[in-house]
Amino acid sequence: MKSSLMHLVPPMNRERIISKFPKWYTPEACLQFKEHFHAQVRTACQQSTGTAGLKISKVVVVGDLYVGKTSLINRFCKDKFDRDYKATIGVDFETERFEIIGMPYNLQIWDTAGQEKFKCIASAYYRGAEVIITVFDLADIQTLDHTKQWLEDALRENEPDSSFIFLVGTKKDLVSDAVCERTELDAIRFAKEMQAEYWSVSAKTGENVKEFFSRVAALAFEQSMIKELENTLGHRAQIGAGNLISMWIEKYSMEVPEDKTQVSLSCC
Ligand SMILES: Nc1nc2c(ncn2[C@@H]2O[C@H](COP(=O)(O)OP(=O)(O)OP(=O)(O)O)[C@@H](O)[C@H]2O)c(=O)[nH]1
Ligand SMILES: [Mg+2]
Repeated sequence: MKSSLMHLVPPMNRERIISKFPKWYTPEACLQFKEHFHAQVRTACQQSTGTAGLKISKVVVVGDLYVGKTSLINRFCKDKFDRDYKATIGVDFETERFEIIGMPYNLQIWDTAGQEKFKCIASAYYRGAEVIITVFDLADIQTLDHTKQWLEDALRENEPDSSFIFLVGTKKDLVSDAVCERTELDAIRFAKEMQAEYWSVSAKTGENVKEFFSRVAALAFEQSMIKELENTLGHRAQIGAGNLISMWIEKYSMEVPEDKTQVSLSCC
């Protein structure tokens, strides 16, 4: 039964297979500078028998109406772009499959309505977001000003420090390089204040769209693996720029010499 069901699962899109940690857009507003998955996460993935259950992270996309939230999601999930505007009513979601360092992983991407009259419906879905993507239109600077309010609303429904935050400028194809660079300076300042990672993209041309979602997936995947290790195991260790996680170092120090363990824990 199990093997016959396996045939019903479509093959993994090669573009969704991530083996190296995807890079940031700009070092000026970037959540993490790491270039590799954390050593313990890699080890845990190599040792996984595949019976641990499918991991899934919730991503919520917010921002003013017409900024291009739906178009961004559709470009990534369906590789489609529609020039006609069809307002999102309430919410919608897409599930996108990945394989990250050998582990199956899903992003559940929630598209919310920017129109004021649908805001109360959409905000009911903000809870439990591992990733919040705040979107503005590079060709309409006012929409950047509103991103802080959108983020505040989304954060209110979530535990403090429980979500990765991204600030995304869309419609890059509509602005000149000079305008884009100027707007990015403002956007990067906003991103720093919001503790967000910044990206400029175009749903029309597809520029940076795959790279952006790969980055989202890798960061969310690694975070969920770290949380899982923290829950199943017990010992405290420090990773990267001050993130405290719990891990059972004894388990790994059986396989890795002690000095190497120290190096791997501080390398990412
Ligand atoms: N040129 C260009 N147009 C875009 C791009 N992204 C979106 N658009 C257009 O902008 C309009 C609004 O896009 P949507 O994706 O529907 O906007 P939205 O943010 O989902 O709007 P709501 O659902 O009302 O919140 C549509 O006409 C799109 O075709 C882009 O990257 N480039
Ligand atoms: Mg929409």
